[in-house]
Parts: sequence; structure tokens; C-alpha cells
Amino acid sequence: MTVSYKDLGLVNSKDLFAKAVAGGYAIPAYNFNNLEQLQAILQACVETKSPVILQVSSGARKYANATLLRNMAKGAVEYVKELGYEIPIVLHLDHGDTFELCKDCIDNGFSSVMIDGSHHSYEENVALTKKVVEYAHAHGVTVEGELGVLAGVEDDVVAEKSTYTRPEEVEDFVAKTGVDSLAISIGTSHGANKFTPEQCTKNEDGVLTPPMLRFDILEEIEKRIPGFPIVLHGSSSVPQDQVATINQFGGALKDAVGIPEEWLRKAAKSAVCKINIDSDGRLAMTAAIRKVMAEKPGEFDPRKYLGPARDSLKELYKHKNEDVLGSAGQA
Ligand SMILES: O=C(CO)COP(=O)(O)O
Ligand SMILES: O=C[C@H](O)COP(=O)(O)O
Ligand SMILES: [Zn+2]
Ligand SMILES: [Zn+2]
Repeated sequence: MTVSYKDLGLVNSKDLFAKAVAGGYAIPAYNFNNLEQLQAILQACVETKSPVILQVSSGARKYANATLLRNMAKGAVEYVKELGYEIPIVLHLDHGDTFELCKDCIDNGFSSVMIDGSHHSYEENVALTKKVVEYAHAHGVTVEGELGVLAGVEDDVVAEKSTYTRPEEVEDFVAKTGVDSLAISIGTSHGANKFTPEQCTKNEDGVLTPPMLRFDILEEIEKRIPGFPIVLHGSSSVPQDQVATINQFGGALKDAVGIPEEWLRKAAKSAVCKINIDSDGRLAMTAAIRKVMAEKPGEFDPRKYLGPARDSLKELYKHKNEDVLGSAGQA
């Protein structure tokens, strides 16, 4: 049995990206694996009237089960109506690594998929991405490709060092593959330790400022494919208050540093129309859970710690939509 995203009330990313590029804002792409994350994302996006991309990694799919996830996305569409304001919802595969995984997601209600062929040779990346685009477009599903490698862990692939996107490849890649959007590498990376302390400058209060993103590469890409939707992965800012709360209540996060929000504001105004944030949400939930666990050691009802974690996550995402990405009010 196959299920089309259209039957679930979801939308693909085509029109959302066109509007976001023209309007100088970015659509939030938030990862989810469980009920509380989904609730927080939807509540935040309804309250801020923001379109949203619900992202599912292959790890999330293994964790939560494909059938349950599909039905959660279907439930999401009904739930936002109950919340009183209909926002466009995209269900997106994050870092798909094979044609088979992308096909399975398309056949199971996803409205958008990423095929991340950036770990292959350029020619193999083109061939793999083109194959996914052909199947996806036949089903009305949009496709994100990637050029350049982000440092850090992407599903099972570990890249020690990043390789910046080569602007001279983007026109050819977009033309040959037919992708709808392109993820690029300009210095962001996945996780909560995006830079080593040695790469950063430290002020007198010990606050680390990372090296500037390669906005020059982004500008060069924009010149070569004007108005084409660009995606920024690894865009968590790693809020230091959350890190401090985690460490205050028994955590051990060392040298955690992210992308300053000011840089994301700047990116969102450019052709960057999708910004991926996962780690910040993980930090917010972990901080809230650790706090409850430490302050109320007698508590053993999961709702009593997952509830505060959900509420903290919601506040974080409202802040992102309103103050960083500019997606608030665009639904
Ligand atoms: O890019 C991401 C998901 O694809 C998430 O990045 P962060 O780890 O910076 O949140
Ligand atoms: O790109 C990475 C995302 O944050 C998803 O992470 P995950 O593969 O651990 O689910
Ligand atoms: Zn990648
Ligand atoms: Zn990513």
C-alpha cells in the first residue's frame, strides 16, 4: 500500500520556498522523533502563524516507526486545525542516503525528501540525485540535494572536516539533477560542538565567538543560480543558558558552541529559505528534564518532566520563528 502526502493534507515545499526567497525569510525545519517534540513544533508554529517543515531523519524513522510517523503527520494536520489556525505543513526526509529510503518515504506520505549524495563523487551525487528527483517529481514530491560536506555526524556518516560548497558546481548540479533546493556547506556543522575552542576567539568573560561563516561563498552561489532555494543545515545556535542549566544539574557538556543567531538572521534574508535546527531543541529539552529530575527527585511520572521539556521547546521555537528566521506571520 502506498500513501500520498496529498491524502494526508500535507504540502510540498515548492510554493513555500518561492515565497520565502522573495520575502527574505526562512522556513523552519525542525526534527522530531516523538510526541512531545511534535506538539511543541506545531504549537509554536500555529501561535506564530509560521509555515513549518517537519523533519524526520533515517534514525528518527528507525526510532519511532514509519507507520506511526506517517500517522503522526496526518494527525498534525488535524491537530493544527483544532488549535485554530491552519499552517502549511511539509513532511520531509532529512539526510536520505539511498534511493530506496527516499522512495519508501515518498510511498509513505512524505511531501519532500533530501537525498544527501555529498559523500559520493560529484558524478555519483548527480546520478543518485537525478534518480530520486525523477521518482519524486512523478509523485509531486520536492527534493533537496547537497553539495559540499558538513563536518560532524550525519546519520551514520562521520566527516572529520567540512568541505565548502564549490560555487562553480552549483549551476551544473541544479541543471543536471532538477532538484528543487540545494543544501550548501559554508561553515556550519551538525551537533552542539560546531567549532573547537582553538577555532574561536574568546572575550574576557570566556564567551567563544566562532569563525565567520563563508557568506562570500553563499553570495557567489546566489549570483550563479539567482533566486534558487538554498538550505542551511547545522544551524543550531547552542544557547549558552541551556548549556549552563544542563551542566548545573549534572550534565557534562564541554566547549559547546553554535552559530550566532545574528548570522542566521542575515542568512534568512538571502536565498537561504530553509534553516535546519535540531540540536538546540535537544538542549532545551535536556535542560528542562535535568532541572525537574534534580529539583523533584521523587517525581516518576514522565509527563512531569516531558511536559516542561515540551513547553521549553515550544518557547525556543517561537523565538526562532519570531526573532531569527522571520517566518512568523507568513502562514
Ligand atoms: O542540520 C540539521 C538537521 O539536518 C540540524 O543541525 P543542528 O545540529 O545544528 O541542529
Ligand atoms: O542531521 C542530523 C539531525 O540532527 C538528525 O539527527 P539524527 O540522525 O540523530 O536523528
Ligand atoms: Zn551531507
Ligand atoms: Zn543536516
